[in-house]
Amino acid sequence: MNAILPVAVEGLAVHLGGSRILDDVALSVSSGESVAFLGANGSGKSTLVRAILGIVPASAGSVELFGESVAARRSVPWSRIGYVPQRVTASSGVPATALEVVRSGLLGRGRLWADVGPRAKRKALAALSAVGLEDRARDHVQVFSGGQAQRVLIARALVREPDLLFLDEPLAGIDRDSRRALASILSELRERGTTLVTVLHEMGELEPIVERAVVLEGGRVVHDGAPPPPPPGHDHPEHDHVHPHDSADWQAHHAPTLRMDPS
Ligand SMILES: Nc1ncnc2c1ncn2[C@@H]1O[C@H](COP(=O)(O)OP(=O)(O)OP(=O)(O)O)[C@@H](O)[C@H]1O
Repeated sequence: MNAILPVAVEGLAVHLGGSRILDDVALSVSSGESVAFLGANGSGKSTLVRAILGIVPASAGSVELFGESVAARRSVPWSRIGYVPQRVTASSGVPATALEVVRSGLLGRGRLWADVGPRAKRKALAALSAVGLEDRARDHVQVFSGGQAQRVLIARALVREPDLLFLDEPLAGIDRDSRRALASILSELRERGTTLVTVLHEMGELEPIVERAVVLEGGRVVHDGAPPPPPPGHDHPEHDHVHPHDSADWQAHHAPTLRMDPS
């Protein structure tokens, strides 16, 4: 019997603004895999993630998430899926605390069991703790640094306890400690069996957790397999010697359990 794949894409084409952005993309992601989408600027990585999630329409081909067609949105088990979009501000000018932003991750269409009240708050605080921001829960995200805002968005995805997590350029514009902290979080998620799909320019600090690379060029898949070696003279000495769990200070006292269910 075939196991249900978290992601199955066949013959996918996407046209936007009159241009062909993706062409004949086929790939699948198995349960527990950690896959990176790599490629130059404009090669179509973000569009691929957005098409997989049904945010942009396919002009040909099919996408299934956990065996359900994304075109039939209601059948997809969205509660099992988390998405951290390419860096955006955590709110759009509306004052919101970190706790509120993370709690918003528990809302959603079709979540009849949507968490409300103290239980939701406990879960949101646990997710903030997992990204090292529990003590900033009541601060407005507008005052957060780029790296901290990024962590809030990651907490908003984690609070759903996703089985499948998409992250678009999570390393962009954040400092080395935050990058290492993120590597630690993702490494722990991997150990728990979460399926990870990460859009990256280069693997950097996430190299240890990427087991497979899908490389895009001009909207087509040109490689799907072992991650390419780092470019010459770019041997990332800092993570040759530092295990992600040993890095950033806040990890030491937050070394958190990523279990969000307080019960
Ligand atoms: N809504 C849109 N309308 C028209 N063209 C678009 C749209 N969205 C993306 N594109 C184009 O599609 C191409 C691929 O964009 P995409 O953001 O997927 O690339 P990417 O590989 O993620 O790039 P980057 O690494 O710079 O984020 C680009 O040429 C972009 O300009």
